[in-house]
Amino acid sequence: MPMKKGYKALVDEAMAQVKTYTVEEARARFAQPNVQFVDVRDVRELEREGVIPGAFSAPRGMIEFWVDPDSPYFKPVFGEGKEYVFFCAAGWRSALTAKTVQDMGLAPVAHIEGGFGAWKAAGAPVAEKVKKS
Ligand SMILES: O=S(=O)([O-])[S-]
Repeated sequence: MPMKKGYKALVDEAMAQVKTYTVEEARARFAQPNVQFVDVRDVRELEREGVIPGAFSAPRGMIEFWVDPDSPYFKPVFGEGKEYVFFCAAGWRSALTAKTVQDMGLAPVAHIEGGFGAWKAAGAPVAEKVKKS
């Protein structure tokens, strides 16, 4: 069955509407006090691939509920008035996420082209995920 709107159309639409940083542009914002990196990958990916130090882990499945102050699941990190820079593994989920939260009113937001894979390949800072005991 053909999709009414496939993943590619969704990603392209999101890309056209959100700010996309190259790894170099994102790296220039890394560890800035007014910038919060947000990792939307799931926990298994973090354990397998590593993390960007200081990034807040917000699995994509929860994002609408975590950014909305009216939600019982709101996470205060999203109320700190920072620039929120989303990333995933390769840049598709983060584009969709950035579009969704931008539509919800979170601002300013952006995402990283190529995601964690491109970040790591560029030699940018990564760390092992610390497992909860
Ligand atoms: O992380 S992803 O871009 O492969 S959806």
